[in-house]
Amino acid sequence: MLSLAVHKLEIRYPGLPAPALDIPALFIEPGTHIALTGPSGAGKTTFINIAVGMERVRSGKVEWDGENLAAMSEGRRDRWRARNAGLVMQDFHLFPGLSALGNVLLPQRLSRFRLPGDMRSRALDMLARVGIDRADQPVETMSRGQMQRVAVARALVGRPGVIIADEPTASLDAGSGEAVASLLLDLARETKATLIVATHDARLTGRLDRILQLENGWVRG
Ligand SMILES: Nc1ncnc2c1ncn2[C@@H]1O[C@H](COP(=O)(O)OP(=O)(O)OP(=O)(O)O)[C@@H](O)[C@H]1O
Repeated sequence: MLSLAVHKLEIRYPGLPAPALDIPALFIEPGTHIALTGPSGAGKTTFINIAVGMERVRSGKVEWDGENLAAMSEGRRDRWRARNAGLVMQDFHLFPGLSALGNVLLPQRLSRFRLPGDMRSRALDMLARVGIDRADQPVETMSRGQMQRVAVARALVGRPGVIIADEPTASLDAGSGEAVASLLLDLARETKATLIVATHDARLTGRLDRILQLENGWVRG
């Protein structure tokens, strides 16, 4: 579990008169479960991209347990992300042509010199945990709810210190959404990960510890 400290963060885009993000100070306690909410265009996706080092910060600090992503090169940020962050993105980012198991193992293969001996069995356990019993099924033949669960298994198999999910229940029916939300919360609690979830889903925000409300790049809560 990791803490996040943000100082004097300002993100501007060409053509946008006000900053897309303007956060003087923000601290997230390690192990907290955070909901990131706000209307369309408020800066949620920008915040997520910045928090996991996918976008460069030119002004301010973004420190996870004292490691400042803003001071790192792109390569170091990529390595930091591979070691520390589990991502569940809105459109899953799964690789067609690979099985569920292949998808769960792929980031582990890419980020390590050699796959730990128990990683395959951990991946199979994690897939069983999220309710995927055909680990060899090609992902492109799966339903959206199943794909979402594979994405959750992939994000969590490396036991990351922080889990970040962008609208993880959007595009799922109520039952599948509820199941994915419960899984994320249970697994984050078990692995003691810090969890940040961008969501409009009131059933999900109600189950998290703290709500960060974004409004025109400003954060409240
Ligand atoms: N690469 C970019 N270039 C220019 N403007 C951008 C860029 N990325 C984001 N923006 C702008 O920054 C603002 C914040 O966008 P962001 O995608 O973070 O909002 P959001 O809260 O995630 O919205 P949504 O809920 O609709 O996904 C918007 O006005 C958007 O148009």
